[in-house]
Amino acid sequence: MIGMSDEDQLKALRKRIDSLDEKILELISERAQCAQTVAQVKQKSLPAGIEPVFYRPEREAWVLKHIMELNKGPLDNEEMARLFREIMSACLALEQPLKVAYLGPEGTFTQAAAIKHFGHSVVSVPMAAIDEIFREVAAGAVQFGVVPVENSTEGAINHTLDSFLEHDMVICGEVELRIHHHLLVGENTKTDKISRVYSHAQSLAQCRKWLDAHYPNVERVAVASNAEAAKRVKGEWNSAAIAGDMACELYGLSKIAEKIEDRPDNSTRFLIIGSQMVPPTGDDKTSVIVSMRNKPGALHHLLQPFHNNGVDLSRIETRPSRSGKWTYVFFIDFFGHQHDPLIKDALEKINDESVALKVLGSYPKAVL
Ligand SMILES: C=C(O[C@@H]1C=C(C(=O)O)C=C[C@H]1O)C(=O)O
Repeated sequence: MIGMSDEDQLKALRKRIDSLDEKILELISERAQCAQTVAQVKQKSLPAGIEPVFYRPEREAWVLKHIMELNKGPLDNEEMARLFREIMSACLALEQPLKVAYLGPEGTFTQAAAIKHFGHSVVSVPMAAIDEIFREVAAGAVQFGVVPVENSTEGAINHTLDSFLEHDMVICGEVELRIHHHLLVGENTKTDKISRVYSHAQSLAQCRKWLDAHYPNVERVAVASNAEAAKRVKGEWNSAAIAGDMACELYGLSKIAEKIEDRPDNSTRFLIIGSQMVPPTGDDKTSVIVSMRNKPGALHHLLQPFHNNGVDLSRIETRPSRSGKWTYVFFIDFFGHQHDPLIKDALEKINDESVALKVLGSYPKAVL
């Protein structure tokens, strides 16, 4: 391109981009046709009236990982995987439009998690409470639900853990989301006149030190979600909301302070709940609930089989069981799939020792 004017160089490069786009278009269409044929094959082998399982989280995890392994740049792996996430989302929607319930209203981090996991081609349905998401999935009104389960700053989301005790639900995926909170106001609020700040209790807690330092005398009001907080301040005078980017955009608010979470690595883990068990991918996690008799050494007995079989635990959470005073249930997450022989063996031993053991599911470790 030596000797070419800038203008000519741009023209030539854009011509090349146009022709690459045409090829990409053709390839994406060919991929989509393949997915349509996959749908026919999935349907073919089943008796009439039985709905096939179109969504295959284990396959999607593999596709994303494969792309990240092959990627040579200049786009980084996550960026490339996000693009492929959307292509797969659109392909899957051709096979079957998925409906996913999340903790609403629109603009919550849970909605952001749903889109991060399934892509934009799913129909996402807001629910008012965590329990409603479980019920909606159990009733078959949606195929999947997305619920928050733990935050790196504030710990377990107890509503979610308790809902697992009440509903038979299979965990078929996890999503991790970096949580950035901003202080948001509507157009009627002057930044020096803020007398009240709304947010979800978890978000207020995640920004506690920042609020103490910058707005020590401002009233903190906990509401059902940070999207709800954003919605409220839109029409209110002299109040601010703590919420994320999606809620900020959705309600047309302005940011008066960005990334105000006390810990820069603040992140939340979400679970995908549904009714289908997921086959192994080689890089999986498993979640179980175990209830133990309250006798000395109970926890030690419970953990011993994991230790003996070299199973790597990633989380253990205790909740009071609802069925008897002073009995406890443990929520345990570990690496590996329930079909792995060593894990199967550990679970059998734990089953013998415990009052009850329930495997909530094995699922691919979050790829993105
Ligand atoms: C095409 C398939 O169906 C769905 C779409 C996928 C894709 O677009 O790559 C992957 C897994 C499934 O969720 C498949 O099962 O291979």
